[in-house]
Amino acid sequence: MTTINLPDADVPELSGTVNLADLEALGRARLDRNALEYYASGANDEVTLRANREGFRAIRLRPRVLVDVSNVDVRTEVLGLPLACPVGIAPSAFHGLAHETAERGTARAAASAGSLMTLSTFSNTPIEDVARDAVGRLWFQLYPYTDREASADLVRRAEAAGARALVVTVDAPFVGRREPNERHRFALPPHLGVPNAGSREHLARMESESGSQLVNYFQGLVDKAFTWADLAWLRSVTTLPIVLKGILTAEDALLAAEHGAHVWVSNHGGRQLDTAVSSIEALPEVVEAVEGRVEVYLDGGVTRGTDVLKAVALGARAVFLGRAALWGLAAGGEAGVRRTLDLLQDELRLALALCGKQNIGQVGRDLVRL
Ligand SMILES: Cc1cc2nc3c(=O)[nH]c(=O)nc-3n(C[C@H](O)[C@H](O)[C@H](O)COP(=O)(O)O)c2cc1C
Ligand SMILES: CC(C)CC(=O)C(=O)O
Repeated sequence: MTTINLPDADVPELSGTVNLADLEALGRARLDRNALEYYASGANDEVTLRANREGFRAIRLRPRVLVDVSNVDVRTEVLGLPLACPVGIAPSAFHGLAHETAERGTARAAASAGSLMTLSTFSNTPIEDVARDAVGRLWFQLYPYTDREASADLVRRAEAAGARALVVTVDAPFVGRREPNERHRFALPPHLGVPNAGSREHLARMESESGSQLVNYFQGLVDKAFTWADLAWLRSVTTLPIVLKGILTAEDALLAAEHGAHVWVSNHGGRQLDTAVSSIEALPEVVEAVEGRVEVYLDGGVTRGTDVLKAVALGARAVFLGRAALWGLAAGGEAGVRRTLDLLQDELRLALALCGKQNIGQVGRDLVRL
C-alpha cells in the first residue's frame, strides 16, 4: 500500500488563474521535457489534436433571451451517479509525472468537486488507494491484456474497490506515433511504478536504447486481437456497466448499443490515428445511431464551459477532461485539479444562463448551429 501523505493545498499561484489556459501555462512550466512531451503530444502531424479544439470553436450558439435565469442548475447524472456538472476526468496514464500525489491527488479533487475520475490501467498508484480517495466517484479504464486472467483480475479488483463502470479503450490496439516521444526517448523515471503492468524491474527490462519506451511497455501486454466477440468474455467477469471509449462512427456506435455498451466518443486526444475526425464532429452521428438506448459521452479538446454546453446540446451526457486535468495536477496537485473543475463549472453556469437555459435538461439540439 502506498503511503503518500497528501499535502494540504497551498499553491498561491492558483488563485491568479482565471481560465484553463492559465492553468495549462502554470502546469507546463512545472514539468520537465519528458513529462511535458508525453502529456502534450498528439500523433504524427497533430491534425486531429488541433481539430478537437477547432471543432468546438466552429460551432455557434443560438441563445434565447428574456428567460428567468436567476437560478441556474448545472447538475446531471451519469449511469445514475449524480454529478455537480456534466464534467468528469478522462483516464490518463502516469499522473506521477505531474505531481507527487499522482492519481490520488486527481481522485481527491474529483471527489470533493462532485465529479468523477476514470482511472487508467497505466496508473502509477494501485486501484485500491485511488478508490479510497475517489469515494465512489470512480470508473476504471481497461486495456484488455493478452493475459485474460490478468485482465479479469484488474476488473475484479476495480469492482471490489467500488468502481462504478468499466471503460474499455477500443482505439489503441497499438500506440499511436507521438513523434516528440520517439525523438527524445520518452521513458518513465525510475521512481515511478506501474502496478498494473508488472514490477518496475520488469518494465526496465522492456526498455530499449531509443524511441518511445511507452511502445515497449504497452505492446507486450495489450491484446491486439480483441474484438466485439470478446465483450461476452468481459461480461462474464463483471456486472459493471461497460463503456466503450474511442468510438467515432455511427456504425460502431450501433454495434456498441447492440452489445449493451455505453459509448464514449473519443479520438484519444489526437494521440492515436492522426487525421481522424474530431470528437465534436463525430458526436451527432453517434447520438443519432444509438437512439437513446445507451448513454453517450465525449472527450477531446474540452477547455471551455461553452464546449461542455455544445457537447451536451449535441447529445452527450457528460464530457471528460484529459490534458486539462493533467495541467491542473501539475500546476498544484489536488488543488490544481479542483481549480480546473471549478473554473469550468463556473464557465458552464454562466454560459447556460446567457443561453437562456435554467438547467441541463433544457439544453438540446436547437442551441447550436453547426
Ligand atoms: C498523457 C495522456 C495519457 C493518456 N492515457 C490514456 C490511458 O491510459 N487510457 C485511455 O483510455 N486514454 C488515455 N488518454 C486519452 C484520454 O483519456 C482522452 O481520450 C484524451 O486525453 C482527451 O483529449 P484532451 O486531452 O484534449 O482532453 C491519455 C491522454 C493523455 C493526454
Ligand atoms: C498507451 C497507454 C499506456 C497510455 C495512453 O493511452 C496514451 O499515452 O495515450
